[in-house]
Amino acid sequence: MFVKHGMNSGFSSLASSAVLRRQQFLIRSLKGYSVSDKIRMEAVKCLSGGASLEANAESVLRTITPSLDPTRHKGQAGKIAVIGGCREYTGAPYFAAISALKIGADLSHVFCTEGAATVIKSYSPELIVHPILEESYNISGVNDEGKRDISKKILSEFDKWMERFDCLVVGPGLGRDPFLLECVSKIMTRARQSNVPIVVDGDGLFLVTNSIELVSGYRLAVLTPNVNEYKRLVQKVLGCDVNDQNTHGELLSLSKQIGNVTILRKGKSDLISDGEKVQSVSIYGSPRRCGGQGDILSGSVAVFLFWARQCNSAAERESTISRTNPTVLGCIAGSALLRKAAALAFEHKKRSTLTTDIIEHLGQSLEAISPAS
Ligand SMILES: NC(=O)C1=CN([C@@H]2O[C@H](COP(=O)(O)OP(=O)(O)OC[C@H]3O[C@@H](n4cnc5c(N)ncnc54)[C@H](OP(=O)(O)O)[C@@H]3O)[C@@H](O)[C@H]2O)[C@@H](O)CC1
Ligand SMILES: Nc1ncnc2c1ncn2[C@@H]1O[C@H](COP(=O)(O)OP(=O)(O)OP(=O)(O)O)[C@@H](O)[C@H]1O
Ligand SMILES: [Mg+2]
Repeated sequence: MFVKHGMNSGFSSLASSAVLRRQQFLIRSLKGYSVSDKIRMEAVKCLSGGASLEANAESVLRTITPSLDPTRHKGQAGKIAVIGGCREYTGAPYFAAISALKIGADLSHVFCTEGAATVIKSYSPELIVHPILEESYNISGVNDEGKRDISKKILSEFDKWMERFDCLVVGPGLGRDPFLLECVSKIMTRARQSNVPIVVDGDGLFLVTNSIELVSGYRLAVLTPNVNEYKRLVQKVLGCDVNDQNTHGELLSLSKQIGNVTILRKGKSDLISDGEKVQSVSIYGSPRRCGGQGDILSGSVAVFLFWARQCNSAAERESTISRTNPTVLGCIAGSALLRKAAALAFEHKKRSTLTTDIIEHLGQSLEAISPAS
């Protein structure tokens, strides 16, 4: 379907259900017409069924990924902290934390319960694991005053580290224990006071959906809901069921309703919005839907978000990218790299592709786009 020059008024009637991924093709096809840039983008916007645009993910990855500069010291490439890991889950926090390192962060910490800490430490010596969180079953005999003291102690333990982190990832394998979640909500409030970016995933979304004030209006917050988590978020915040006939309008409203936090709605295409516009990443990854891929994503977004913020101070940002919110850039980069690594892993492992296989392909996938040397 081609758009003829000057058919401004016709664009809206053309707003068909063109698949997002054809946007790049449409932009190229418009090159044959003397259509101004602005009109061209309007055409693409209308033709793609809404105000969204397939992100130029490779360009974003190339722009925000720092070179391995020999003058930099340990820590400058990023210090990430994952808050998650409990009696039920130890894989998720590991996946998020190790993915951050594999992409290029220098240090990756995990704050979890004591039981989970022993297990996660056994997975990898690369991670710095802090056994500071507590679950109700472990302090059932303690009275309210004692619980308040424990909560204070957890907070002061975390406070010692807070300022050093470039981004937190709250939620992978966090579980839903009320006492633990109450402590984590206090940690999130502290992080917000210190202007530390927060990627909220997994059970962190369970917490935030029930206490939306924890992130509302915090522009350095990123929510990464899967299908279930997104459904719960829309029901709670917008008071309605998910409407797949208006995916972009709904995402824009949801972000605005939560004070323009950035939301990465995971799915066949990942949709990303900070309430200004919707961008999508539709790069084909793999048909495997094994558990843990969302954890890779949350750890990756944390690193890329930090790198995108660093880019602000560097002249190398391309003009189109410099106008984009670093939290949005972090989501585009994280989503694209995960998909590329998943495609590479699937090439080798097919039906038996696991999250650990995808993690092993993160470095190679980033190297192909932004060579280290
Ligand atoms: N290897 C690992 O360690 C991995 C660990 N993972 C970690 O698992 C956590 C949950 O993540 P997930 O993706 O299963 O959450 P999701 O799609 O909302 O739920 C699916 C269904 O299950 C149910 N449900 C979930 N938790 C429940 C609970 N505590 N108690 C009761 N019901 C619960 C849920 O019920 P509902 O919320 O609808 O009431 C929904 O119907 C999260 O922290 C994630 O990081 C994953 O990342 C994968 C790899
Ligand atoms: N239907 C799909 N087709 C292609 N890719 C998908 C599809 N659904 C999700 N993805 C990709 O997989 C990634 C993880 O999405 P998923 O919905 O599995 O997250 P999750 O449930 O939070 O994962 P986890 O098991 O780690 O909690 C997404 O970022 C997206 O890139
Ligand atoms: Mg998840």
